Amino acid sequence: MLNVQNISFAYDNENVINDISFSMRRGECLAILGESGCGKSTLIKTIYGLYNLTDGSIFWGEKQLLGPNFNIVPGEDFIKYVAQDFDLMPFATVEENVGKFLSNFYRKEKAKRTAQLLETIGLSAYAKTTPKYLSGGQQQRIAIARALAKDPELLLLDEPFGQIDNFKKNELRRNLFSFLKENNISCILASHDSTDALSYADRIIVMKDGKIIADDTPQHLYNDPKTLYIASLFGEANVLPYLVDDKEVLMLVYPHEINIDDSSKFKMTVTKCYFRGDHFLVEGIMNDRPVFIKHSAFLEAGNVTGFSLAKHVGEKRILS
Ligand SMILES: Nc1ncnc2c1ncn2[C@@H]1O[C@H](COP(=O)(O)OP(=O)(O)OP(=O)(O)O)[C@@H](O)[C@H]1O
Repeated sequence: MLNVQNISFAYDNENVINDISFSMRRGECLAILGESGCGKSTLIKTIYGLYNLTDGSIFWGEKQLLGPNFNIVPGEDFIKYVAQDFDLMPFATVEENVGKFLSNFYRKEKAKRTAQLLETIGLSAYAKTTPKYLSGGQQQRIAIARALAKDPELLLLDEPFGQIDNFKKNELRRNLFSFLKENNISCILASHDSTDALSYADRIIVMKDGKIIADDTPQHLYNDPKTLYIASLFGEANVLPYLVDDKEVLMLVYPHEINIDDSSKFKMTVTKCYFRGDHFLVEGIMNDRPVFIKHSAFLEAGNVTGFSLAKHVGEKRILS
């Protein structure tokens, strides 16, 4: 139903979307995963028609979806777009936004506090930038309900659950995605949260630097991630040496696929141990290489322990 054909887009000179193609069926739910700044929001906005493509074309069935050069009001009636919504002052800088509620009476304290807050959120380098040039991060439940009111054929969601607490988020996700399936509404969801993608998407597209680097079902992508970048979208992942036919190779493994095993010749020094409710995540180091292991018991930092890979980790996890 949706056909995205070799599209590219640049805000300035450099392509943020770089020759992307994919298609999706009516009623399908597609998740877009990738690190911050890889172009997820921009891709969603180009599909909605907010930008003019520098190359390529987008079709919904027979209908071509066009940018603002062709539509005075961007978007189509049958597509709804729920954007990241910040409620920031668009023409003030990031630091002015952050400092808005701090008193001007204590200027030094205000500057120090603002700098500290920017540091905490990792935006010190953007202190003098205005928010309209930064990527987004907030969604509202009301906006989702409003978008669904007129039964769209395609729903575009950009980080829809970012601001919603866990209890509400789980319930909202279950309700929303069953509503979409029941009503045969196609959905493209840009998300940082791999739970959204693994649990609710029919397919996952992985983006990096404006390109699609993987397009597969959640199960395939999780079980056969190909690169550390892809595996890391699902949590901590390890690249570890392993012996295959007496030859040392590098394997890509998840923390639950490694066992503490003192008889193993592979040893690591424990550096930290995090309580994760039903397990501990043990962090260690082996020849400057970080190792993460899911384990049932707490291990003291400084301990040297052996580990081995679970038997089911197959050769397809060997990195070339
Ligand atoms: N309006 C804009 N003008 C100029 N550059 C922009 C604009 N919006 C985004 N960018 C840049 O384009 C790139 C892709 O941004 P985009 O928001 O699409 O990423 P994202 O993957 O959705 O990020 P996040 O996950 O943090 O929301 C980033 O380098 C960003 O700084």
